[in-house]
Amino acid sequence: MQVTIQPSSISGTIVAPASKSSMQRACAAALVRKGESIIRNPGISNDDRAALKVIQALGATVEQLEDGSIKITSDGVNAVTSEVNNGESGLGIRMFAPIVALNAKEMTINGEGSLLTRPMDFFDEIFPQLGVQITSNNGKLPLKVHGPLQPKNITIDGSLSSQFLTGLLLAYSALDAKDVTITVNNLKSKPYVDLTLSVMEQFQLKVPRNNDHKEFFFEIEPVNYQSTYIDYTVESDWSGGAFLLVAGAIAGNITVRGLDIASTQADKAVMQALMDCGCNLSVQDNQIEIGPGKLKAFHFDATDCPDLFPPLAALAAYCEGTTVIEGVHRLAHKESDRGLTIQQELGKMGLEVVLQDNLMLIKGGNGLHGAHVHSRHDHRIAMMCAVAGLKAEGETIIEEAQAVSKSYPNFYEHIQSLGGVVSLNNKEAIHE
Ligand SMILES: O=C(O)C1=C[C@@H](OP(=O)(O)O)[C@@H](O)[C@H](O)C1
Ligand SMILES: C=C(OP(=O)(O)O)C(=O)O
Repeated sequence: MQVTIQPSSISGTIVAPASKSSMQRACAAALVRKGESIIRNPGISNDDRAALKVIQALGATVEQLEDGSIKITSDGVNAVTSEVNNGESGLGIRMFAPIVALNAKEMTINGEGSLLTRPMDFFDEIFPQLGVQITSNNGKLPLKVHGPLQPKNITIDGSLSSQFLTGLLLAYSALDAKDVTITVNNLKSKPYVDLTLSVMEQFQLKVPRNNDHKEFFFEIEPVNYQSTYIDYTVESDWSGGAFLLVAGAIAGNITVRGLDIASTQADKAVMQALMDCGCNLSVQDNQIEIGPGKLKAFHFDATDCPDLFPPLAALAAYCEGTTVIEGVHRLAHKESDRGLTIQQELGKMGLEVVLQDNLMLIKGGNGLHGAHVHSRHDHRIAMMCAVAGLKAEGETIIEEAQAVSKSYPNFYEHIQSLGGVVSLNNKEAIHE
């Protein structure tokens, strides 16, 4: 699918989409917890849809309610198939693999697209220590696992991704682990673990004591379920919202609704960069008004919020001077090798991006020109190019633009509703 973006001024109000990080965690929590859960504001992205399929394969029932919410009923993990497919979701596979391994039978865990090339060797090392037999495809998918997983004191490496820890925390909690510690070295993306703990708490699961993101201790006391019924509202998404905010900062005056400033989501840190770059910003209860100002380069550490690189690179392109973003090493194993794909795709639009070890230097303020770019099958690269194209000279054509469906299927419609001149040559490809 091809999308064409014309330079446009945007205005109006938009509600940020549902967070796939919040939605997928809610699905996992509703599965491991026995009883009924109502999920309000459910996400509709491909990653969210994959999570709903996984929990059904693991024994939960999912019912669409008339008011748009979803009811999940679960009796705990009890697989009804021998294979689960996580689509393209990195969080999905890494969070659900330990939950799949709670089953006492052999299960195949698979995925699609870019997920097939992302590293999963963590499980080769960790699962045998927890009593789970595993065969992987040289550290990649598919995985064959044979549980049941037994919670034990364990030390893991958190430097590649926080997602493995998220999965272990949920699996230990499902087993009501007692007097057991998960020790983590060098944890990155820490706020994502805070989000996991926050969702676990809201689902009244057993929540471990967090000792400075280094040790997660499950107490000896058994979990005390207070109710059999959970009512959870999926948070609005700071990661997708960051693209809307950047669009406002460079191409218009808009209001973004729904983003919770008190959220534990990592990507609310975008607010710091927006404050530093000099755009017009006003934060009120549940809504952010944003518009261009005299934009200047900024310095930002994205080590713990790596998904902000693409929107911040688009922002930095229009900021006078050299912006420095730290944390490039975190980008190598996302849907694309994102440091490189940011450099290459924005390079086609005339931007100089230098990768210097762990730093990204963006030489902004000279204007961009429209170009023929490619999503590289990475949703955040597609959204980055679209937002950058709103202020470029001439039109920007994005190939394989349907990649946005992974996290934000309505992205182009939302930009259109703000007055962005966007044409889609095959709209159906997005909602397939
Ligand atoms: O837990 C999550 O919801 C996520 C964690 C982050 O991954 P890493 O922990 O691998 O950095 C982030 O990049 C990803 O988009 C979503
Ligand atoms: C890397 C991402 O997601 P995941 O790791 O869950 O596939 C992302 O959404 O940018």
